[in-house]
This record gives sequence, structure tokens and C-alpha cells, in this order.
Amino acid sequence: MSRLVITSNRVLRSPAAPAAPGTIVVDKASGKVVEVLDSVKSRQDYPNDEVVEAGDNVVMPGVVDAHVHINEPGRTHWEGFVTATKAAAAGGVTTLIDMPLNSIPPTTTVENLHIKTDAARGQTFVDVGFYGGVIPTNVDDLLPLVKEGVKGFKCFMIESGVDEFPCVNEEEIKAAMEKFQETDSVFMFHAEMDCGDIPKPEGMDPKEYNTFLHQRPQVLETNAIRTIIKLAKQYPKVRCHIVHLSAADALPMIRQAKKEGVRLTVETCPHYLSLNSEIVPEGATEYKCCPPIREDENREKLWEALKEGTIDYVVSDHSPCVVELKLMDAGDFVGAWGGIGGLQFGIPVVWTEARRRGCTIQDLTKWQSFNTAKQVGLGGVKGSIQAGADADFVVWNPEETFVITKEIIEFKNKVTPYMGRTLHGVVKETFVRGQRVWSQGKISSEVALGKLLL
Ligand SMILES: NC(=O)NC(NC(N)=O)C(=O)[O-]
Ligand SMILES: [Zn+2]
Ligand SMILES: [Zn+2]
Repeated sequence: MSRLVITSNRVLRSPAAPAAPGTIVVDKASGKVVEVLDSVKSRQDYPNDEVVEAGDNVVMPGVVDAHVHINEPGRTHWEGFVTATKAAAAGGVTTLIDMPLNSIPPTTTVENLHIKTDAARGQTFVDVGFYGGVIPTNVDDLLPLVKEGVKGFKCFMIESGVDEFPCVNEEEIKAAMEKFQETDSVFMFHAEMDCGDIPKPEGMDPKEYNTFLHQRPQVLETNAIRTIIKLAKQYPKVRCHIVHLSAADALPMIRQAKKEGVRLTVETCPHYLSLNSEIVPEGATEYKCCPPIREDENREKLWEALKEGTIDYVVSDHSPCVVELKLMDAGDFVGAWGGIGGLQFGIPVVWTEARRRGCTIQDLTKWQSFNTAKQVGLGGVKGSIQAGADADFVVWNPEETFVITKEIIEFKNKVTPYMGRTLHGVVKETFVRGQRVWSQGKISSEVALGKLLL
């Protein structure tokens, strides 16, 4: 059987049109979509092919999660390629892009990238791309990394949490921008910057979430974003990007910059859209990430910005660690590792909130597949269902609910702020380049057939 045929009453091809009945024909050898028909064909029409009848389940482009920390090699006990990409498959994520830090070595030189790709090869159940990192000492490594095919670069404007990945100052950022202006590579900023604004948590209880929130105020983000916009104007050829925006106070600045035509894109994450500081229980360090989850009122502003397009897309920022470093027994928000485990739950977490706000699955596919694919140079190949594109699909039921329990989590360390939650949106099957990798609650491909996107 050389072809795979998927039929559904709800095929969502791209954000441009609502879900409609359709039949998708895939050439298995190339893993590409051959054609998409406007009606639900019957099994009898394809006697020699593998036919999947999805019925009323939605078939949409696989999620492209453009911000994931896979900490292999070096911190593989935090997260590795096998577990992370199984979690991806379970969550309908068919492509993910790995962040340059937390693995040892970090992805800051070509040699280090090769160490990373050697660790990844043959270990991934979905397709994986890589970002490089910008640190104070690697300005001469940036263009060689671009040549190797990294999908962009991340830097920190505040300490990153790991020693191997120091933050950069304005001069170092400019030196990197000099290099990037000759390329189409995106320069991504962890946009928190301390201009003497971090208050000491003196006399405050480390078990209280507000103690941590107080230490990472919105002004850290507005400081950084003001600087990024200033630099983006000085280097108008460089594509700048703000990762994991949390502070709604920065939105007016971002709106204005976009209006002026500054090359700037912005992402936020499922946790900032679904959680809020008022509900974080005492000592619940699984909610700790940087920048922090803020007040409910802030969250509603992020939703408005996402709906209007000021925020371009949504990514997991899956950044787990071993359970011990979350200091869950002590419940210490100040000392705990900052980073949230959430890969696998991007669709249901965002969808559960989106449907309540009158958003559609077209919106979802724009935020989680179409725009993210475009951002990393994979537009037309990933992120939409059309002739010639990779046959990456998620088959899911937006109306059905499920409960998050430890047992269903595929990522390595079973720590997540979503534990116990009931969410809308059940992933039934995931296909990567025409191969079924996830089906009925388990991995369905024996071999890790993910491709490294370089
Ligand atoms: N070292 C990290 O992985 N940091 C990450 N941590 C978060 N988001 O809490 C990030 O993306 O900044
Ligand atoms: Zn970051
Ligand atoms: Zn991150």
C-alpha cells in the first residue's frame, strides 16, 4: 500500500478556511500530500490504499512547537529526545524546535550543534529542528551556525539559570545583530532585563507565590522590550522576536512598534493564557517559570493581544528539570528551578481557554501550526494541509474531555501545573510525513522516524 488516505467531516487545511468535509491523499514513500479533495470519499474508492476514516474528528495540520528545551546531552535526566518527542506525538505536535540551552554543551558553536544532533539522530518520533544560542563569547560562531541550518538564535538579557549560557549586554547584542543582518535568521530574546528593579524578598515567605512574583515584576519585561525595539530600529534588516511574553504592560509598546513596521514577532505560552497567579497554591513550584505567570487581569490582556495578532503565536516553552530541583517538598518558590513541563498539552490547554472566548479551531491552527511553521522557515512544508506539503496531521476531538494524570504523561519528569485538570480536546492520532506515530493512547511506530531539520 503506497498511499495513505484520510477522510473526515472536519478537515482543517489552514487558517484561511473553516473545517470542511475532505479526503487527504498521501504518497507514503515521499511523506507528502498528493491532493486534498472537497468531499468524504469512501473506502471503496481506494481499494489498494490504507484508508483512515476519521469521521467527525478534526484532521488538522500537526502542531509546530517552536520553543522546547530538550536537555540532551548533558542533562538528559531532565528531558531527552525519546521522551520529549513521544510527548510531542501524544500531543499532536509533529515538529518541534529545540532551544540552545540546558543541554551540555549548549548549542553555541558548530561543534556543539553536532554533539546535539549526534545525540538526537535516530531518537526522535517527530521532526526536530534546532536553534543556536548567542552568548558573550560566540559572535564568530553565529554565521557558521546559520550555514548549518539552525532555525534562529536565542539570547538572554538576564541570567538564564544555567552557567554555560550567560546573558548578553547591549553591546554584545549589537555585535550579534551585525552578523544577523546579512541573514534571514530570527534573533530571539528572553526579554527580562534588570535595571536595578529586582526587589529583595526580605521578610517574605518563599512558599508564597507572590514572593516570587514580586521578584519578577512586569518592569523587567518592559525594560527589555524597550531595548529590543530600540535595537530593532537600529538594525532594520534583523528579524527580532520576543519569546514567552507574560507582561501585558509591554503590549502598547509592541503594538506601536509593529504599526511602525519594526521587524518584530512575539510569542506567548499556554501557561500564561490558562493560569493566573491568584490560583497558584502555596508551595506549588510546578507553576514557577520565568517570566512568571501573572494576575488574571494580565492574562485577559494577553488573550486580546493574541486575538488581534499583536502576539503572533503560542509555543510550549517546555522547560522541565528533575523533580528534586523543583523543591516541591520545601515548596520554595525562590530556590526552585524555573520552567514548566507542558509539551503534550498545548492543544487542549489552549483550546479549553480559546473555545470559552469564542475562538475557533482555525485560530488554534494559526497560533500553533501555521504561524510557527512560517517563523522557522517551514511555511508551505509544515503548518498547513495542501498538495506538496509534508503529511503531518493531528486527528483530534475538540468536544471530548479528559483528565491529566501522571499515567498519561509521556515527558520524562511527570511534573506539570496542569495535573488533575479536565480539559477539552482529545488527540486520537498523530501522523508525521504520512506515518502514524501516535494512536489510541500510545506510540504506534516501533522506530523513531523523526527527521532532523537542518
Ligand atoms: N533555562 C531555561 O530553560 N529557561 C527557561 N525557563 C523558563 N521559561 O522558566 C526559559 O525559556 O527562559
Ligand atoms: Zn527564556
Ligand atoms: Zn524557554
